[in-house]
Amino acid sequence: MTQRGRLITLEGGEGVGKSTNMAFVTAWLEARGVEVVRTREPGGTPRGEAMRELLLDPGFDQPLAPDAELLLMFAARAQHLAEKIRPALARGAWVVCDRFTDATYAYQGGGRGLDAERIGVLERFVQQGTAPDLTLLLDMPVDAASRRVSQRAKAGGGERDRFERERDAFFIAVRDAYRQRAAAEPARFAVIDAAKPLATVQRQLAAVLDQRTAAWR
Ligand SMILES: Nc1ncnc2c1ncn2[C@@H]1O[C@H](COP(=O)(O)OP(=O)(O)O)[C@@H](O)[C@H]1O
Ligand SMILES: Cc1cn([C@H]2C[C@H](O)[C@@H](COP(=O)(O)OP(=O)(O)O)O2)c(=O)[nH]c1=O
Repeated sequence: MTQRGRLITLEGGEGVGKSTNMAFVTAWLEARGVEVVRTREPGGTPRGEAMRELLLDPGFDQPLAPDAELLLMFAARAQHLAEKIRPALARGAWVVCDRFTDATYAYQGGGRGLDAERIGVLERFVQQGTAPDLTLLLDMPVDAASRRVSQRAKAGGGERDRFERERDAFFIAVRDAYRQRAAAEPARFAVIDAAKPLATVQRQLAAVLDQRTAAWR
């Protein structure tokens, strides 16, 4: 299937502002006449959302085996690509996705310690060349991001999911893995300083979108 649209992904640890800035990114693109499909991972389709519940549910006695976690992430992604992402790209829409495979390298690779080579095997198998054109990495120190998550929970964000229950060392490893990926692929990644006030973060996002997407519009 020929790809005509663009795939833009939003990445970063917990509480860095991905959900908050999703609306800003999609509105910015729509204001420039682009058809936008907004979605997220794990999830994005009814079956993928069911897999997401299984992945985030903290209510089992036994831990989820890291390989099972990895395979479920890619199972949800395979459904997402088939049902939603590839059809949208084929008709020329731009897909903006809250997390994608960089999250797998960061969480299952950096956080859980799984070998990046094995993740790469699944990435090639599932994606068959479909990959983000631009990745916006919202980056900030883990302690400040955790404070935001705590405040969100107090404001009614519900109980902590299976990932949000991890310790700081896990999230520091996640952040390091994200930053290493961004450094290795500077043409695809844009690193945004997410610790700044929201208006400043959105100024950075607008500048990056303007610069990186001009040739595609
Ligand atoms: N730049 C910012 N400055 C201060 N608080 C922010 C900022 N961006 C987001 N927040 C707040 O931090 C919390 C986490 O943001 P959220 O968008 O839910 O993060 P994520 O989706 O990355 O986990 C929310 O309560 C949100 O209102
Ligand atoms: C897409 C993806 C997400 N995840 C994790 C990261 C998040 O903790 C969780 C759900 O994502 P999400 O709801 O986007 O997290 P947030 O709390 O920041 O809004 O799934 C992985 O571990 N691997 C992956 O490949």
